[in-house]
Amino acid sequence: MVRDFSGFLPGGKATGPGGRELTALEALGWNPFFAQQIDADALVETPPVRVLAVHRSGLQVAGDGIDERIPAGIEATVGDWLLLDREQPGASRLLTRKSLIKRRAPGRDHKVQLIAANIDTLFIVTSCNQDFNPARLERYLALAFEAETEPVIVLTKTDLADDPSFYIDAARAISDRAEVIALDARGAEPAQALSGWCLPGRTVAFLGSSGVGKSTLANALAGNDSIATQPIREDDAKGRHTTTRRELHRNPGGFLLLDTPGMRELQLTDTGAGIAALFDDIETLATTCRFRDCRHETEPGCAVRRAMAEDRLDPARFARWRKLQAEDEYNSASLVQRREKDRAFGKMVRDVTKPKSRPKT
Ligand SMILES: Nc1nc2c(ncn2[C@@H]2O[C@H](COP(=O)(O)OP(=O)(O)OP(=O)(O)O)[C@@H](O)[C@H]2O)c(=O)[nH]1
Ligand SMILES: [Zn+2]
Repeated sequence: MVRDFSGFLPGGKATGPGGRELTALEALGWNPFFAQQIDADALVETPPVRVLAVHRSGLQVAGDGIDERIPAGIEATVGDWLLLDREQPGASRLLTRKSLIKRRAPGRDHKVQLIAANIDTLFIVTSCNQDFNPARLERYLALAFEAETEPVIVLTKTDLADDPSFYIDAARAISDRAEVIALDARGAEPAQALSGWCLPGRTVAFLGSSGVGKSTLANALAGNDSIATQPIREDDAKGRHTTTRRELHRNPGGFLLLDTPGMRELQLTDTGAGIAALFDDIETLATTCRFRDCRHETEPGCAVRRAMAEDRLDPARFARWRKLQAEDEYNSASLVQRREKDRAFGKMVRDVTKPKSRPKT
């Protein structure tokens, strides 16, 4: 999906609560959470800018009267806020994030990739058909909780389902911490149904499998289907033409849509806290097992097994909890191992490069 970014050009205006016009920064998502991190002097000396896209050659950033590419080097991702150091852009300060979505990179080294920062609402999209999969929804919810962003489950294609309420009930049963919205993604329904989250200055993103209707939803929210445009060609620092796309877009309604390719094929990474939040009933049960390290297998006095025997806990849900936990343990362990390997490698490099007494020849 390639989107128009003309909303960021001067002239695009949005109004906030009470009809007040948003400042240029507010229109980019600036709010008290970030403002409180800096003092007034810093605001002038190092103006805040938001990362619209990350390219190999640098970060595309925008602020009040600023729209430029700064060199790569800062560990920032789409949606991040930086305090731009004009003399040395590479030394710009990264502001504390309100939320952060990261993932384990595919491939053997399982490196952690930052996907997107400062998303206020994550729309987890699935359809009322064979795409609907409670285990996958749980995985996405755990990821949203871990990222500290607000998840909303959006069920599309209600018009194609015989009984949408089956899917709605199943989605509601997954967590009472995520709202469930069901709709036909085409037409005017999404603008109405999602308006509570798509507010001026707020950042939202869609997550879900291919074909569930993410682009259709985005277009419906934009109020037209002109969102897909040609990639932008611009000159890089060396005057070469490069094709780029911005991944944070301001919609006519004034909210920001973060749309980055990285939001696909997400694996769980260090999501222990997110899993605990999602399965807090099981985790609470587990604290009443007789043994603190109970594996809930054959141990005597296992409260989790007892709950399943007494029909208070769905065995399938228990199985999904164990599977997510195992996946998270595996991924997190491989990260620890990776860190150890990195340390060992660093030491080896130091040992090799340390000045030594030269061997006599
Ligand atoms: N009938 C019906 N069709 C829908 C609905 N939502 C999406 N579609 C159709 O499903 C197809 C896929 O929708 P997209 O919006 O492209 O899906 P996507 O999630 O963006 O897919 P990717 O870009 O591959 O990630 C399109 O033909 C849409 O018109 C819906 O609620 N009802
Ligand atoms: Zn137990």
